[in-house]
Amino acid sequence: MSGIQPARRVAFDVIRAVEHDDAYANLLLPKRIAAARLSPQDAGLATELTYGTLRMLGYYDRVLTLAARRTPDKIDPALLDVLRLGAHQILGMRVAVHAAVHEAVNQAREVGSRSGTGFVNGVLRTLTRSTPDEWRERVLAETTSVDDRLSAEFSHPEWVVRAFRGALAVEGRADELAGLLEADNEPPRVSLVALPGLAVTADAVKATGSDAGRYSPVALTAPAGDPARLPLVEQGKVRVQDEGSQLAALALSRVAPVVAGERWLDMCAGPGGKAALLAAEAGVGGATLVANELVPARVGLVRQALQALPVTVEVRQGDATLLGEAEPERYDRILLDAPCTGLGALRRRPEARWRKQPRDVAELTRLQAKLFASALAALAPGGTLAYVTCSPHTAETRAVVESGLKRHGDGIELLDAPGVLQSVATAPLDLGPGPFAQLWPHRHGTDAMFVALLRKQP
Ligand SMILES: C[S@@+](CC[C@H](N)C(=O)[O-])C[C@H]1O[C@@H](n2cnc3c(N)ncnc32)[C@H](O)[C@@H]1O
Repeated sequence: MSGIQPARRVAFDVIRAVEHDDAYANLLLPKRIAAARLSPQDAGLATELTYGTLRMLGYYDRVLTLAARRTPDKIDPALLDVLRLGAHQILGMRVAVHAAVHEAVNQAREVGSRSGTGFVNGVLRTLTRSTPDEWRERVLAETTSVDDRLSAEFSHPEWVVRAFRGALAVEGRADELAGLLEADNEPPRVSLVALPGLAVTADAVKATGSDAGRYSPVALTAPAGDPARLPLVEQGKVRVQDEGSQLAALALSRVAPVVAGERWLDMCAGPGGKAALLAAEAGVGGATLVANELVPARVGLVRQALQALPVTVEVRQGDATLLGEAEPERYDRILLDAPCTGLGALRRRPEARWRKQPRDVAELTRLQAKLFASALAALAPGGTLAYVTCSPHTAETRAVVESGLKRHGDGIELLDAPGVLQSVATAPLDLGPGPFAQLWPHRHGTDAMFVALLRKQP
C-alpha cells in the first residue's frame, strides 16, 4: 500500500469522485470513512483534508499555476488532484511537509505515469521552497481587480463575491465582505436541535455535555466527536441542525400562538430537517402538518426524519407549484424553504461554490417565483407564509418576494421578520433593517438563511 495514510487515501478518493463523477463530499465522505474503518482521529484528518482542499481549490489552482508554470487544464486531472491535496497540506495545514510530498509522490505513482510522479515531486518541492505568505503575495500580485483579488484570496468564484457584496450592501454592510468570505472557509460549528415535546433543551445540554446554542432556544452545540453516536441523537429526539435553520422554522411556528387544529404545510420538505422541527412544534400546539416534496428519494428522507416523532404528519410526493391551485386558502402556516443555489451554506458543501453557475440563479428564480405564487394561493385568510432560502443572493431572496408581491400581493402584508426572529432568539441578533431577515456565517455563525414572513388578511 506504498505508505499512503488511510485518511489521505480516503480524502483523495473523495476529491477524485467530486471532481470526476460530480459526487457530493458531504454524502460520500462519511461512507468512505466508515468503509475504511478510520479511527475518530483519522476521520477528522480525512475531513480536514477533503473539505480544506475542496474549499480552497480556486486558490490552490492559482498557486499551482505559478509553481508548475502551466494552467490546471494542462495537467492530468488525477495528478492535479494529487497536487491540490499536497498544496493543502503544505500551505493550508502547515504540517509534515516531507510526509506530504512523499505521500503525494506515492499517490501520483499509483494514478499516473513515471513522468507524472517526477512532475508532482518537482511542483510540490517548489511549493515547499517559499512560505505560505510568500505564495499568497505572489498570487495576489497577479490579480487584476478588487473582486479578482478577493476571489483569489478567499477562494470563491468572482460572481459569488459580487453576489455577496450585493446582499451585504443592502444592509449597508458591504465592508463585511472579506469577513464573510473568510468565514465560508472555516469548518462550521456543529449545532444540534432538541425537538420540543421530545427533549428539553436544558436536559439535553446536560445529558450530552454540550453548551446551549447561541441564538436558538432549542439549540445545543455538539460536543466533540461524532454526534450521531449520542444516545439522544440515536433516539431521534435531538438532531443535527444549523441554528439558522432552526430560527427560520421557529419564526413560522412561533410568529403567533398556535391555535389547536391549525393546518400547517411544508411545501418543499426534503430531506426533512425543518419538517421535523415544525412537526414537533405542531405537536406541542395541537396543529397538523403536511410535508410535501417533489423528488421521490427525498420523500423517503422526509419520512425517515419524521419517524421518531409522536405526531402524525402527512408526507406527500408532489409538485408544490401546483399546490395553490389544488388546495386554495387551505393552510394556516406555510413554510416555503425554496430550492436555491445554497450559496449560504458553502461551509458545509465545500465543492458547491465551484459547481454553481450564474445561469443556475436564473433557472432557480423562475421556480422560486412559481412556488411563491402557489404558496400565497394556498395560504388561508389570516395565515402566515415563511419564504426561506439558504442563499443570500438577492435575486433569490428579496427580489422573489418583491416581484411576487407586485403580481399577487393584494391583501398580503409583509411582517417584520427581524423582529419576529429576535423575539424567538435567546440573544441579540444584530440583523439588518426589516422587513426581511438575513443571517450570516461571519456575524451569526449560522448558514446565510434568508427569511421573509407574509400574512394574508383575515
Ligand atoms: C432547500 S430544500 C428544503 C430543505 C428542507 N426544508 C429541510 O430543512 O430539510 C428544497 C427542496 O425542494 C424540493 N423541490 C424542488 N422543486 C420542488 C417542487 N416543484 N415541489 C416540491 N418540492 C420541490 C427539492 O427537491 C428540495 O428537497
